[in-house]
Amino acid sequence: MNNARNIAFWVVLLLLILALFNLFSGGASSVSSRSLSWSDFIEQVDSGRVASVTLDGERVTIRTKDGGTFSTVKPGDEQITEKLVNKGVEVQATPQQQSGFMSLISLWLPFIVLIGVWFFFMNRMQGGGKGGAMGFGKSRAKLLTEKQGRVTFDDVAGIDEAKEELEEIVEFLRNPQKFSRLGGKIPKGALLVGPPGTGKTLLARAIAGEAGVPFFTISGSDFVEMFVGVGASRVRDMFEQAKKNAPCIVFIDEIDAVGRARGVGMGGGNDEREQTLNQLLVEMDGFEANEGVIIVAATNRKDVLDPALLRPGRFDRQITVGNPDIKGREKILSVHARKVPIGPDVDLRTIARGSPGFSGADLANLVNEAALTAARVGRRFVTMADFEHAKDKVMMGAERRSMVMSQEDKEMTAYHEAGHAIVGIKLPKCDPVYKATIMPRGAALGMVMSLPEMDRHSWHKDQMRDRIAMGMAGKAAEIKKWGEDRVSSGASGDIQMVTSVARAMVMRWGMSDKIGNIDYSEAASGYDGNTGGFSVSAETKRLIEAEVKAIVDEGYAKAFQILTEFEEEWERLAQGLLEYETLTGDEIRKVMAGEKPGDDSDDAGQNAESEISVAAIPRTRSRGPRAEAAQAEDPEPSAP
Ligand SMILES: Nc1ncnc2c1ncn2[C@@H]1O[C@H](COP(=O)(O)OP(=O)(O)OP(=O)(O)O)[C@@H](O)[C@H]1O
Ligand SMILES: [Zn+2]
Repeated sequence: MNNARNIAFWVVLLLLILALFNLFSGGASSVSSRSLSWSDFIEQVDSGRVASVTLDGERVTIRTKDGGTFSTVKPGDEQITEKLVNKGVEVQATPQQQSGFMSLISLWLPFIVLIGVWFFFMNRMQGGGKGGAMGFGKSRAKLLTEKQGRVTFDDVAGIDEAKEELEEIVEFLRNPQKFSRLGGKIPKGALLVGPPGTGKTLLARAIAGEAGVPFFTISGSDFVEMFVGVGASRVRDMFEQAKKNAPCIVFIDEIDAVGRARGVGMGGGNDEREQTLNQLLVEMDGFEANEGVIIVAATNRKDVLDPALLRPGRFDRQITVGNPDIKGREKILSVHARKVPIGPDVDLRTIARGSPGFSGADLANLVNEAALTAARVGRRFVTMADFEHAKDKVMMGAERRSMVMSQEDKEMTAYHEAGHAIVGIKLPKCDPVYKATIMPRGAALGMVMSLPEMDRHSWHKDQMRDRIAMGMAGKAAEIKKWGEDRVSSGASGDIQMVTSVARAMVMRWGMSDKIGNIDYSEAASGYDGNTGGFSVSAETKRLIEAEVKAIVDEGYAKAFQILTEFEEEWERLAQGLLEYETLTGDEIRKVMAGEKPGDDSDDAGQNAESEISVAAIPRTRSRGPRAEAAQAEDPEPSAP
């Protein structure tokens, strides 16, 4: 289609040029004429046989009385015109010109450019040549058919919670009538949130595969076009197409490309993108949930999305797809290992253990690399050594990501987190520990530990003290195990939390005898609107600081003491974390007692903190993986 158009364009252009070239450079010379020497020409003139002469610069065209046409070139003879006139020859002259071709160009260039531009835009508007002559705003949604390979939930491993949540949508697509008859409300849209390569696209395809419905895929960036209005009409078209094929799944990858919050763009916003987004919102409101079209969108930046997209009736179902834990990794490996011949010595569990922080895509890549390595040396199946080799390769590629931890980091995190857990368990006033993990995550829970939350819970002094001790346990553990010099920045989140609790105790809640029941928090923050100019003396400030520090120091000392007293259990727990990465409360107790944890730790709380964790991304990113891992664990014991 496109090609035919292009060829037609060039043919037309070529013909045009040829025609015009002929017209201009043509004239006299195009009439077949014999050439004549100048002296012969003069002789002809003298003998009176010449009827007319046309002068075109140096070219002279002669028409004789008997109808012949000749041409010659004029030497610098200036008197010739006079002579011809005297002889009664009709003399014509054409204006002096550059060569025919040059004149053609200078005359016709603007038109040619115009025509070219017109053709160019016609082509662009075609939208990749899909559908129809004037396919201006045709959506670019691609229909993936069974031929491209049916994907089912069996192909997606290690993200069971996400699968479970999507099960309902599959049910609905299989039998829409059943649901609408019961008046059940089915979400119109589901938003898959998670880091790259965690299988979001795969999951969306699996929904369609499981339900046996068509699957349309489009990328958010396909909507963003240079012409205002094109994106919006593409959205309209996409929904039309989807409705015709209902029940079906429409998958919008990278929805953040269109779905960014409106009015925050540079230079006063982006009209085209906003129009497109508005159209998307309108369309999502416009169709009924029971029409059988489910929009699944994916993003790894939920924080930049326009809040309007997340309102009920649009993408009201949000599913976090995280990086897999050790068991998830083993399952993903086995899914991909099905496709290659695996040698008898390969232990997928060991590989899974050695690849912390790998995403599903990394693991798929790992299996592929291993197979390539084996093929390169001419083996007929893939051995453990091939996997080891491939792992290094993939890891080196993946190292830039904050997700992948070195063995050293992993160990330090294990002892750090085990420290928190032990102290949390041993201190009577701490809430029960229900999970510990050293799984690095793109997002962390740490930010839940804010003061307002504590206010609401109405904590008591002894609880606070124990909480601070538990908070300091991570750093105490690092120091106890590796000494002062090796302590990492991973405790920064803990320190932040501990400081704000201790401050509040002293400055707001009257929990320090030396400071008493005076609220210094507003004065200290420089705000005196309500205290009527009340300010804190330098002496009181010093006192407050000393008190805050004393409370934190006391907590640290308590943590250190508990770690010393229960060193063996702490050690066992740290080793257990290194092996299993994620342990539930019961498992923690088992591991501390030296038993093996049961095998039901499956996916412990993998997606439990979806909401909070996303909100916390911006503040934890800069601290690196260690901090994130530490953070992820911290607040849970206090937030049942
Ligand atoms: N949970 C998983 N189970 C099995 N394979 C997986 C899983 N996650 C990822 N993969 C593999 O990684 C490939 C890439 O995953 P996919 O494109 O679905 O990730 P994504 O989350 O959509 O990534 P992106 O955000 O970069 O688009 C898949 O085709 C699959 O081979
Ligand atoms: Zn910590």
